[in-house]
Amino acid sequence: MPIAAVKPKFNPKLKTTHFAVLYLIVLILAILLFPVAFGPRLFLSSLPFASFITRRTMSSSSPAYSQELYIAQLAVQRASILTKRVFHEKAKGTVDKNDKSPVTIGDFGAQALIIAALRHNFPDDAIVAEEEAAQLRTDENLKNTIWDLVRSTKLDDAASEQALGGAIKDADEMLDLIDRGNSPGGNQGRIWAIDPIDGTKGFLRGGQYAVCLGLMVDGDVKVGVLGCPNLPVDDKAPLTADIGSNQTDEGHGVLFSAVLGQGATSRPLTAVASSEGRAISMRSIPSDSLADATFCESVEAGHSAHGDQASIAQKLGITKPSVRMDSQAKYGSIARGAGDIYLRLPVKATYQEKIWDHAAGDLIVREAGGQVTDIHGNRLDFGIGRTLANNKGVIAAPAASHAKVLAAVQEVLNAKQ
Ligand SMILES: Nc1ncnc2c1ncn2[C@@H]1O[C@H](COP(=O)(O)OS(=O)(=O)O)[C@@H](OP(=O)(O)O)[C@H]1O
Ligand SMILES: [Mg+2]
Ligand SMILES: [Mg+2]
Ligand SMILES: [Mg+2]
Repeated sequence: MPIAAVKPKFNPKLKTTHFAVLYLIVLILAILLFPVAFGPRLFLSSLPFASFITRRTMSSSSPAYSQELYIAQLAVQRASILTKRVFHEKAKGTVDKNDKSPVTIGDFGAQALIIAALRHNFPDDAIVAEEEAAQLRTDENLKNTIWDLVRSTKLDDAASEQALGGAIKDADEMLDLIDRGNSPGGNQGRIWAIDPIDGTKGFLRGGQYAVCLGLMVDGDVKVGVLGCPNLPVDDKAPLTADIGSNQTDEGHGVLFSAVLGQGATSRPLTAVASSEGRAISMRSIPSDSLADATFCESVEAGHSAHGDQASIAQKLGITKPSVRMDSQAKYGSIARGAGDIYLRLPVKATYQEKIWDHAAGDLIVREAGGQVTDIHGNRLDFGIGRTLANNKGVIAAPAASHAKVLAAVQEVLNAKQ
């Protein structure tokens, strides 16, 4: 039979085309079904700029307040860079406030950068911040010095800088941002509390200071972040009084964070955004063996009653001298077990503690296994305005020994009356 007369059973060219079409269909189906099968996070993580996209878009499946924590950590990191630049590069530009306490170009600049980041990410949130721009509006030189710092301070990582909203437009916008921290506070809705430099006197001395940011929702602190540029990175480093050192930056700079119900962490202040923090916890010291405890207090005798605090320590059988350090670095230090107790007994009956001096530290200590109350044993009430008007003094201690510390505080104070 002639070959041409045989009818081929199939056309090989046609078969190749069929396979190609089938292959394409399977490929398209696989791409479409991949996110369903393996979860949207895994799918997005395969794309460029993955970490940025997942953080921005997947908050519904993330732990509560993960986006707020992420932005707060970046904002504190960026503001801390500014404060370090002020310390190393600039005259501090100290001005006296009405209450005679100092404020520097670092305080104003750090506040502007943090508020810019919050306004970009959470435009509807209220903000209570320590500083205001009034003095800068009448002092062109001061304003321009701060603007120069603010516009040139950025995070190294471009995606993180982008997440904070990038640059502020001009010096006038910077002033307006600083004044956005004028909320009266209260117990309704979302309110951020900012202390751009806590322990300004410590900062000026080259000692401890902290960049502090907390988020309150209906008066309850949900997120707390503390940047402590002069504390050792090492959580195990012994607690030493650091009231004006000539230390190098090497091995220093720590970022403490906490979210209500999710524990507390620390990580190097220079760590990249995606790095996980190390879980921290207070030392557990049984209440009957406080002799070995370390207690810390303010450097400034005008901020807490050193004499009363010494009597309390003596009553508790504490043998070591107190460690004096400025700022909320005290809260961070006891939260990671470097110290044990923080006493802040009032010097003047009329002084009202400010919410920005305590919001982040209060949460970080409680999430690390501590308890924080005033001298009457009441929890700090962040929901009544810009001050802790319902409280007097602060006592922070491991939960198991707080009652014993509180009893000693009350004995000493009652004996004075
Ligand atoms: N009279 C009085 N009593 C209690 N607290 C006061 C008082 N005056 C000021 N302040 C606030 O103290 C903040 C400084 O924190 P510390 O006291 O922990 O640091 S220090 O060691 O005393 O420098 C300090 O915070 P910054 O102004 O941010 O440094 C003040 O808000
Ligand atoms: Mg101040
Ligand atoms: Mg302060
Ligand atoms: Mg301050």
